[in-house]
Amino acid sequence: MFGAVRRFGVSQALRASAPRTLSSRWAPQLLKWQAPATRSPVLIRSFQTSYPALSAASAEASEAPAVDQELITEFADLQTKGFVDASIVRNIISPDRMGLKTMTDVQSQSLHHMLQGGDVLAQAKTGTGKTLAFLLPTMQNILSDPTLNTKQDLGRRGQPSAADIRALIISPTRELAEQIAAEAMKVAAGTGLKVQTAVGGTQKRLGLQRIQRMGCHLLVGTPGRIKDIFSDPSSGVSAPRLNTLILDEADRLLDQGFAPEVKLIQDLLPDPFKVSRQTVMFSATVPKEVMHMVKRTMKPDFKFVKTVRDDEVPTHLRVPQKTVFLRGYENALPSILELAKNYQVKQQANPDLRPFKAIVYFNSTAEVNLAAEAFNHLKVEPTEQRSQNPLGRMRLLEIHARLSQSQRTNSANTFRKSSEAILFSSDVTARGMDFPEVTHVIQVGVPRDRETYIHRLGRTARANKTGEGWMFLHDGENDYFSDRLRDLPIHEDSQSIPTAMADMSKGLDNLSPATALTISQIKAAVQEVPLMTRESTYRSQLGTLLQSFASKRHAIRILNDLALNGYGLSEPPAVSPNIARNLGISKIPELVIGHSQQRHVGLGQGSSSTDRVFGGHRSSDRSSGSWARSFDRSDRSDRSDRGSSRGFNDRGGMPRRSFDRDNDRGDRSSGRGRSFGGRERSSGGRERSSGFGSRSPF
Ligand SMILES: Nc1ncnc2c1ncn2[C@@H]1O[C@H](COP(=O)(O)OP(=O)(O)OP(=O)(O)O)[C@@H](O)[C@H]1O
Repeated sequence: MFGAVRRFGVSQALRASAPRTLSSRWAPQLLKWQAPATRSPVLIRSFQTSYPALSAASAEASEAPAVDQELITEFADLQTKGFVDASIVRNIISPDRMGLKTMTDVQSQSLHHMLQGGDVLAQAKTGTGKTLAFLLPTMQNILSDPTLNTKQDLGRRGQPSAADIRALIISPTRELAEQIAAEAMKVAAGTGLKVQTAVGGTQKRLGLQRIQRMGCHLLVGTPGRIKDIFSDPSSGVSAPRLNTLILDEADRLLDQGFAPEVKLIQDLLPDPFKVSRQTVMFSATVPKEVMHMVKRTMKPDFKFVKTVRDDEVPTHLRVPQKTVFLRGYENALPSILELAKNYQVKQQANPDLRPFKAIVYFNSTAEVNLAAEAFNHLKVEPTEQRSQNPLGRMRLLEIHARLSQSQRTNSANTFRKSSEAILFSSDVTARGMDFPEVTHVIQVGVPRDRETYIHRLGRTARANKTGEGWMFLHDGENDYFSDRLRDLPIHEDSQSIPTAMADMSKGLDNLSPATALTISQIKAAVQEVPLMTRESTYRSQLGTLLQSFASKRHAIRILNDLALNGYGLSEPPAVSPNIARNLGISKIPELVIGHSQQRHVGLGQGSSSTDRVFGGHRSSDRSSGSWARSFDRSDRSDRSDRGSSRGFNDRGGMPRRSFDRDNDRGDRSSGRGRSFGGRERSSGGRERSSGFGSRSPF
């Protein structure tokens, strides 16, 4: 039977005969696929002209009665029934290759329609195999294209060319694009299909040469680089016969950051009325931007596949999640270290526990960099020059936009392969990245929105594994945070991490030996981080923290505490007058305002500022260049994370996202005594105002 499918190619035959109306042209083999439902709780619906039923503002699909259909759910059956090439199936099921047996819901539900060349919008929870769901039918469809030079034809027709691109996958991050391409190569092994990547941060010229030399059937890339390639007539790469366009993480791709580039790419592709095109979007949510794109680009008979079952608990409700309140942000790194050490002790006592493998998310690349550098300088005995890291042989890695693409790829691959590791990360890995066996996702600071929190958390407990979510927040971020994550099963943990509440401004004498050791290890390690890095991290956190606290003055006090007690600086770093003005913080007395080699104390202390040349500590700076340059650099990097952080822009402009937290409402308390919903308490107290019971979920 397979021969027949190969000869006539199901999707190809469908495309050739009815490029815009596919449903009536199903191949006989596929008609046999209809039959009794075995997975009825899954909602699947084909919207004819009824897609407005998908509320534009809603991420939920309309409830629809389950359609009775027999779905092929075993990968092996795809070959025996002749739907998919034997090599592809072998690559998927062989124990020494991908080793998969049964399809996930999103795979079985979308495969059917995609193999016919139909448009699909699929919504499924994280970690459910969406990548293979679109790769498998896409690879099969390309392979079925009789005009292509694949394995079977190579001898006869020669190499594929750069103009042979039949499918394009756009992904929001470079790491995800590379991960998708790596999986595509596994699926395509031995078929002759050529998979290529086009991601930013790599040498464009070399990438183009590779595509020209080896040819390309499936191109996976990030919006900017793909736009560059297709808009440049001299690139030598084109897709005049492109049949499939896939937007992975469509909700992210179509948000403000990428939407213009994605639209431009679509305009650069062949006219879908001349060259039949299948449009596919996979998305965790269906916001209005995705619906606009659906309406603009998909055929009326597109299929909406939603594989969130009524009886299924989504990852973010299933994974145990804890939040630990910090006395100050200076307590974050010691708390992470304590968490890792505690787990190592537990794991040594219980070999059934998986080794500690954590991703630690921060809101700016500067913090990621500082944390990774500090952890790599940890010593068992803080006073020793050279010593073993207290975490033993745990791999300590970082990934963010300030690294070169090869460093990012290297970090991702090393982390993927490591059994015991910490990956300090910006949001470049928050979506879609599939790292096996991640035991902990740790988030430091308030994530920029609820979706970010959920996507980050989705890096653990994947493929039916267990995992834990931890969040380290400043004591004062409760109100802001609890508003957004109220319904999630996040429990406050005030017991496990005593270091979180230690007063880092004081000596270690009153602390338990374990806490004192952890803090002294971190303090010593942070001192090894170049001074300029610590100072620029302070500046990059300014934009973030101003949005997390109701009071700007309060945010600056917290940041100053971090500078002195966490970063080991003798005084808070100066911020340029321009930036201070744009952020509306010029008058805050605690802010140090200055120009490169000069600074003055905030205008709130009198406009006749005292200009002072930076003290001797600057001469110990191991990096060169002025702080102003360092600020600009780190901020640009943050921007290239495409919204992964909330730093302010490179002209010292306002933060990219404004949370309207401009007044000093929360400034009723000073020092460590704060007001929470009208209740005054000290930092040591655990009393919570309504909306946040001390032991109850948010
Ligand atoms: N049918 C299957 N059976 C078992 N494991 C699978 C199956 N399909 C995919 N996987 C594995 O599940 C993991 C998650 O897959 P994938 O990364 O595609 O998920 P995802 O839905 O794209 O997640 P995210 O929403 O985070 O992007 C991968 O390790 C993948 O190899």
